[in-house]
Amino acid sequence: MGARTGKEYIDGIKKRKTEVWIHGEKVEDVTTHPAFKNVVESVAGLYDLQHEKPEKMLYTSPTSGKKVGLSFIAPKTKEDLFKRREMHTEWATFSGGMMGRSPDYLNTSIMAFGTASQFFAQEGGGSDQFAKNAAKYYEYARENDISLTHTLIHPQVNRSMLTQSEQKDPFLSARITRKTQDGIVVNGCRLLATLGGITDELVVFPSTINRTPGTIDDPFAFAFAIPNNTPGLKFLSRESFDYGKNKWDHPLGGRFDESDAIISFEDVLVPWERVFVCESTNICNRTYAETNAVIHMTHQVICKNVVKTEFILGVVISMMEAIGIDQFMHVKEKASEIMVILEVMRSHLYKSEHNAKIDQYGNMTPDFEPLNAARNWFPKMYQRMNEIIKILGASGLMALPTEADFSNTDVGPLVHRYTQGANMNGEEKVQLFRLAWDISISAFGNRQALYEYYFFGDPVRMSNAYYDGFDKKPYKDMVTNFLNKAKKEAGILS
Ligand SMILES: Cc1cc2c(cc1C)N(C[C@H](O)[C@H](O)[C@H](O)COP(=O)(O)OP(=O)(O)OC[C@H]1O[C@@H](n3cnc4c(N)ncnc43)[C@H](O)[C@@H]1O)c1[nH]c(=O)[nH]c(=O)c1N2
Ligand SMILES: O=C(O)Cc1ccc(O)cc1
Repeated sequence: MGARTGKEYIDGIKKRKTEVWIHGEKVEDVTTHPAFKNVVESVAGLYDLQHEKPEKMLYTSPTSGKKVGLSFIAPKTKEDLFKRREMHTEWATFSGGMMGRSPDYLNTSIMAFGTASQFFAQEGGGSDQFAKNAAKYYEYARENDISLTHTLIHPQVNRSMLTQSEQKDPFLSARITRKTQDGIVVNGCRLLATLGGITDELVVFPSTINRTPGTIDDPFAFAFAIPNNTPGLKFLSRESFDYGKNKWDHPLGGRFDESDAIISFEDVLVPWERVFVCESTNICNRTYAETNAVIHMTHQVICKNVVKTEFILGVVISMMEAIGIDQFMHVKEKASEIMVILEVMRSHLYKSEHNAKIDQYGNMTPDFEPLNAARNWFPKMYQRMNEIIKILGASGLMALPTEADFSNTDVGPLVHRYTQGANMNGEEKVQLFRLAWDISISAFGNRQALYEYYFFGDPVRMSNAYYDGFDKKPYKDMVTNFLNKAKKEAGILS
C-alpha cells in the first residue's frame, strides 16, 4: 500500500468499527461523531500532507520499493536525522504543535523496536519469535501506514509502593490471565490511550517511569500490538473538549482535541505473532532505554516542542502589539523568556543531532544527553509560557464575543468597535485572543498543559532517574581539585 492519504485513513477507521464509548453512548462511526469528526479530519490532513510534500515526508521502502512515510525511516546518517527533523517539523507545524500524537510519535517507536528487534529475543521464553514479531510489525506498520495509539500505565487506584499483584483488586490492571496455543489472553484495564478509538491499532508497552523499582510483577509485564477492533477491546473516552462550535470560535479545540481513552480488555486474545514481550518484568523495564526508542521518540518530541514554542511566541508577540504593551519592560522581559526557551530547545536539538552516533543496531542515534535535559525541562517551561499568555492577555482573554455576535446585525457593530486593538480591528483582535484563550485557558488548553507535564512520565520520577543516571564524578573531582589547590597554596599539607 505505502503512505496513505487522508481519505484512506478515514476509510480505514470507518471500516474498522472499533468499540468506542463516549458520553454514555457507544459510537457508531467515529468519523462522523461530533466528538471525533474534527480531529479525525485533522489526522487525515496530516496523512494528506505526506503527499503534498512528498520530498520531505516520504522515502522509498527498502522492502517493497513503494513510497512510505519518512517517520518510519531507520536513520543511518546524520543527514537522515536532519531529514527526520524536517519531517517532524512539518507534521507539528500543521497544528502549531498542538497535536501531541501526530502519527510520527508512535511510528518512531515502532521503527526503533523493529530495528532493535534482537533485544526482544533475549530471555523470558522470548526466543527468536518475539524478535521476528517486532521486526515484522515494523514492516507491516510502515508498508500499510498503520495509525497507532498506545497504552503504558496501570489504572490510578493506589499509587503507594504496591505492585499490581498487591493491589486490593489484583485483576483490575490488565494482565495475562491465560496462555493458549493461539496467543495470550488479557483481561483488565490500562491507561491512557490518546487518539484512542480513532487509530487502526493499539500498541501495549510498559511504562518504565511508573514501575515500582526492584519488583517483579510478571503477569503484568508484556508488550504487543493488536487491531483496535479486536474482540473484547473497549475504548472508554473522556468527555470531548470539542464543543461543536465553529473553528473561528474554537481554533484549537474545534480541530485538534485528540481524545484520551481508558482501555478495557475482556478476554482479549493477542495472537503469538503480535507478542513482543511475555511475562518478563526485566525486559519490560529495559525496553525503551535499551532499544533506544526513548531517544528517537524524544527527538520527535523536541522537534514538535520547538514548533509549539515558536507558535506560542508568535501569539504572544502579536498580542503585545495588538494592545500596545510591547514597549513595557516587564512585558518584553516575559516575551524574551519564551525566546530563550525557544533558543535553548533548538540548541538541545542541534547538539543531539550533531553528536549523534551509530548505535548497536546500526541506527544513527541522537545524543540523548541534550534531549533528556530538554524533555525534563520543557514540561515546566510549558506551564510558564501559559502563565505568560494569561498575565499579558488579561481581560482580553475573556472579552471574547463569538463569531455569531460579530455577524449579528444588532450587536455586531458594537462588539466590532469595542474589541478593537491598537493595530487591528475587533474581529482580528478577538480571533487572535481566542487562539490565546484556547492555548492557555480553555479545557483544550488545560489538557495540553497537563499533557506536556505528564505524557513522558511523572516529572518527579523522571528528574530522579535523570539525577541517578547523571555522571556526577567529573564535577565532584573539579571541586576537590580546586579545594586541594587552595589548600596547597595556603601551605596546608595533608
Ligand atoms: C493528557 C494526557 C495524555 C496521556 C497521558 C497523560 C495525560 C495527562 N498518559 C499517561 C502518562 O504516561 C501518565 O500521566 C504519567 O506516566 C504519570 O502517571 P500517572 O498519571 O498515573 O500519575 P501518578 O498517579 O503516578 O502520579 C500522581 C501524583 O503522585 C505522585 N506519585 C505517584 N507515585 C509516586 C512514586 N512512586 N514516587 C513519587 N511520587 C509519586 C506523582 O509525582 C504525581 O504527583 C498516556 N499514557 C499512555 O500510555 N498513552 C497515552 O497516550 C497517554 N496520553
Ligand atoms: O516509559 C518510558 O520509559 C518512556 C515513554 C514514556 C511515554 C511514552 O509515550 C513512551 C515512552
